[in-house]
Parts: sequence; C-alpha cells; structure tokens
Amino acid sequence: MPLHAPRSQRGKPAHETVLASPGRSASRLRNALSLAYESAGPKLIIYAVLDLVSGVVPVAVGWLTKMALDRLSGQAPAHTLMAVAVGLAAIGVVQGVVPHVITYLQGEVDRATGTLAQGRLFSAVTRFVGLGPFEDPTLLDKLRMAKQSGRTAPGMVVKGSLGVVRAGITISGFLASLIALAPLMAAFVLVFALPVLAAEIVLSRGRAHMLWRISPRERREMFFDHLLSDVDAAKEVRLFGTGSFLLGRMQDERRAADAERRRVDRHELAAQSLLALLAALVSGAGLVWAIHAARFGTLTLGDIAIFIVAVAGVQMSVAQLATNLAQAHQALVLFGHYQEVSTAGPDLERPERPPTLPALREGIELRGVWFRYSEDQPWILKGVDLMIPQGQSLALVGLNGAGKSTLVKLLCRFYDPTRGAILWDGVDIRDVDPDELRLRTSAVYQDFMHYDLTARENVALGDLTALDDQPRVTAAARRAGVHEKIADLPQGYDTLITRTFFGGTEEDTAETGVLFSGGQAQRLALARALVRERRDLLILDEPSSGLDAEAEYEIHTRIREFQRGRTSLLISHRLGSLRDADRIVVLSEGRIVEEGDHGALMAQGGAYARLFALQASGYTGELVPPSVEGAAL
Ligand SMILES: Nc1ncnc2c1ncn2[C@@H]1O[C@H](COP(=O)(O)OP(=O)(O)OP(=O)(O)O)[C@@H](O)[C@H]1O
Repeated sequence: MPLHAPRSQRGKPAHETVLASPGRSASRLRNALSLAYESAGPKLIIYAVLDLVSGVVPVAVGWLTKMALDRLSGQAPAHTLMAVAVGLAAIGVVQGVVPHVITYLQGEVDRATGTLAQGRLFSAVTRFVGLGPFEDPTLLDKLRMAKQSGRTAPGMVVKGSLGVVRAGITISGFLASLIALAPLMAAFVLVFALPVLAAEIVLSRGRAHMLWRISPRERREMFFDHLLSDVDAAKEVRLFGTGSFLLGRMQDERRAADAERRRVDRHELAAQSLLALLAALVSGAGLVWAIHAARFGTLTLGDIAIFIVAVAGVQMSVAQLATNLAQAHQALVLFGHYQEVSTAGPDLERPERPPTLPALREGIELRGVWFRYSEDQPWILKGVDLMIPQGQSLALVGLNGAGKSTLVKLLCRFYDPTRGAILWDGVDIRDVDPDELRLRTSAVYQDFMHYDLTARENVALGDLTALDDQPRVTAAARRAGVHEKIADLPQGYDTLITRTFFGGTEEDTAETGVLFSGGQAQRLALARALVRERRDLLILDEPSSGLDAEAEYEIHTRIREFQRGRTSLLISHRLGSLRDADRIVVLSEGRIVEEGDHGALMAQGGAYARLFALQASGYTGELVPPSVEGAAL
C-alpha cells in the first residue's frame, strides 16, 4: 500500500495513526532494538549490561548501610564491619565511574543507530518513483518527524527500555527488602505505584498526540523562518517591506503551537504534583510507622535505614520507570514515523520483472492521455494524442498553464496518466523500470536546479560517469556556452559555485567560492543535461528563459546541432527559437489545437500564427491586426 494518503484526503490530520496499539508498539520496539543491535552490537550489549547492573546498586547500598548501622549500634557482630565498609567504598567507585562509561556508550550507540537510520530513511525517500509523495502534506509531516527522530528515536527507545528494566530491577530489589521488613508497607507502596504508572502513560500519549497536532504549524513556522533568512527571498522581503508581516505570521504559528504545548504542560503539572503529594503522604506515613516500630524494638536502626531508603527508592524508581516508559513510548511513536517512511512501498507501481527498455526506434506516443493532479483538481490534460517520432524535434507551444510542463513530467514518469497511456515504441512506460526510462532521457526543467558544489560537479551530476572525465565535462560546458566563464574562475572547474560554504581545506579563501548570475546558472543546468550524451530523448523546458539575446541565439544554434538526428522535445515562449523544429504542437487548455511545421502553421493563420505575429511585432514595431491582438490560445 502506498504510504502517502490519497490526494483527496490530504490535509486531514491523521491522529489515528499517532497512537500505536500495544501490538504495533511491540513490533516497533523490536525493530528499534534490532536497528540498534545491527549498528552497534557489542557496544549495545556492554551498555545494556552496565545499565542494568546499575539498577541493583541502590538496593546494595541500602543493605550495606543497614549492615554498617547494625554493626555500629551493636545490633550485629562487629567483626565484619570492615568488609561492609570496603563493600560500600567499592560501590562508591562503581557509582562514580559507571555512569560516565554508560554515557559514552550511549553516545556511541546513538551515533551508530543515527547513521544507519539516516541511510535507510533517505534510501527510502530516493526510492519514491514520482513527485506525488513530495506534495503530500501528511507524508511531509511524517518525513519531517522521521528526519528528526531517525537520528534520535532508536537511541531513545534503547535508553527508555533499558531505563524501564533498570527501574524494574531496583523496584523489585527494594520491594523484596520491604516484604522482608514490613509486608503491609510493601503492598501499600505497590498499590500506590500502579496509578502513577497509568497516569504517566496517559500523559505521554497526550504529549505524542499534541506533537502530531502541532506539526503542520511547525512546518509553516519553518517556512517563514526560511523566507526570513533565505538570500533568494531577501530581495523581495526588503523591497516590498514584508519582513514584519512574515515575522508576525511566523510568530502566530509559534504562539498557536505554544498554546497547545502549554495546555499539555499544565495537565502534566497538575497530574504530577498530585502524584508527588501522594508519594510524600505514603512515605510520611511509612516513616511514622517505622519510628513507632523502632520505639517498641520491632525494627533495628539498620532496619529503619533500609526501610527509609527502600520506600524512597521504590517511589523514585516508580517515577523513573514511568518517565522512561513515557520516553520510550514517545520515542516509539516517533520511530513509527521513521519506520513508515523508511519501509514505504513505491508511490507508483514498479513492474516486478520489467523487460529491458531498448533504444528508441519508432517514437514515443501519448495515446488518449488525460491527467489531473488529484481527484479534486481540474483536468490538466484532456485526451492528448501525440507522436514524438524518433530522430525528430518536436516543439510544444502554449500559454501559461496550458499543461506543457505537466506533459513533460508524465514523459519522465513523475506521475502516471489518469487515463490513457504513454508508449515507448509501443510499450507502456508503466511496464518498464522507471530508472531505465530515465537513463534513456535527459532534461532541463523550467525550474532548473543549482547545486552548491563545484562547477565540475554541477555539470557531471547529469551523468556521474563524467565526474572524472574532464573532456566530456568541458564538451558539455562548451555546448551550453559556459566553458569560457568556468575556465576563467580561480580554480577553474574545481571552483565552488556558491558562497554558502567552503571546501574545508586550509587554502580556502573568500575567493574560493563564486556566485553565478541567473543566466550563467541556467547554462550550467543546460550543460548538465547535455553531458548525458547518447540519450534517446532530450527534453528542454524553457532552456533559455534567462539568457540574453546573443547567448540565446548562440545556444539554440549549438542545441540544434546537438539535437540533429536525436529525439527532442523543446518548450519555449520565445517562438523564434522553435521555428526550426520538425513539428510544432500547440497545446491549449490541455488539448492539442494545432500541429505542423512553422511554415504550415503560419500559412494556417491560426493560434500559432497569431501568437508568432504578436511576438514579432514587438521586435519589428509593425502594427498587429486587431484579430491578432485579441487572440488567445
Ligand atoms: N504539482 C501540481 N499540483 C497541482 N497542480 C499543478 C501542479 N503543477 C502544475 N499544476 C497545475 O497544472 C496546470 C498546468 O501547469 P503546467 O506547469 O503544466 O503549465 P505550463 O503550460 O507548463 O505553464 P507555463 O507556461 O506557465 O510554464 C496549472 O494550472 C497548474 O496550476
């Protein structure tokens, strides 16, 4: 079952998924512990043994203290006093050293599990075939929590579970001591312990519930936080003076989330104060009884000492057990998000035994393709039939929002058509391995990426086999018209194209990283697509929108040469750059309304001709007939 909620359900808080059933908690506990064992086996075992042994220490201290007092007060033979003192001193050493060793081992276990968990989480995220999961708010919340908790939750589960067992050992030791001294008191303390545990579990569930409820607010807060500190947003924020407005929105989100946190904190304050009061009453009553019993000689001085230590020890350990239980429970809930994301099935069907995808021979066909982003959203493509023949260049023209980029996303299988099919030489692309499909495709997207990496890496990310192949990287950069610019940089292709961070070497200076202009960054993105040589399909979605006229002309000439004999799909609002395409297709409101080459479409005098004339008039200054001016696609 796909992890992300159907789009029709998006935005609904999934509270029911937050609180795990006992069965689910047990399976999460098993998985968290096995993750910790897998990543830090021997260290985990030593950590567990030391942690559990430290649960016996308070009981041993109680008994040794009783023995020392009984010997000192003459209520027991004094010849073993020195042995008791040595025992107490030895335990003091253990109490002094072991916690530090435990803290170190705990850190080691946390680091090892965190690294393994992070690897698994992001492997799962990169396994998503399409873009749908990244647009699903429920999944984004889970992912955010999984990212936070993947690093810490397994360690917290281990710590919490060990804490529960350790507290259990201490409680059992003290209860056994109390049973030996005063069985009624033992029963009294035990009966008191149960509601404390129950209350802590209820409180912990309430906190987990609250954390899930406020997570959309935290996500919005992070969004405003990003806007207020992001260099790209800084220009508009300053020019439009939106800083205080955005800050206000950010703080509104925080205040609303804080109100929820405060409500839960107050519940916890009230409940825990009540429990502490009850604890004080129980131990007070116990103390009165013990002193009374000592006056009548029923208890020795040592008995009173161990009695006081045992009552306090049981109460403290019950509180610790409850806290550890609550922590482990919270960690298990968070671990649940991690587990859900990291074990999520594919978002789009992957065929089990896909046939190998041969090189394109005939062409790619869109057959009756209908598409909408979700059931509650309008149709974007409405029955598109289109052939992209092998070896030909096809240009796609249309007004903003016509569906051009959507069609490109379907060709790359980022989404599946809602109806109809896309066929690669007659084979439905849903039946082939998406990775193979993408290996045969190259693209520059309208919203192209810039990586805060070196110039070489920015180009070679298009095909990692080119990372150490300078001639290929240079050839791609030349085709994209960015080679000269890179060659002039302080470290050439090894220059970081960012000022965000440096490479970490001692030679780093302020000159090490440089910033590229928008057009130069676009050329890098183009080089990245062009380094993917010998691909069957090249998609260029507005590849020159940020280029100056000279660069645009030059690059389109080079692209044309590069494209010759290749299958390509080109999208541009600058119609002049498309006129040499073998075929031009006009998309309007999700339907193909015209197609042909430039000459045929101009002769037809339809939407394309009107749009072309309108654009040309901007350059020639010729008047455009009213029919053209009012034209819409
Ligand atoms: N991820 C998405 N989820 C929901 N709707 C979307 C998504 N992406 C695009 N749309 C919608 O699909 C429609 C077509 O968008 P698309 O980007 O395909 O248009 P386009 O023809 O490429 O436009 P432009 O020329 O402005 O780039 C738009 O109305 C847009 O709002």
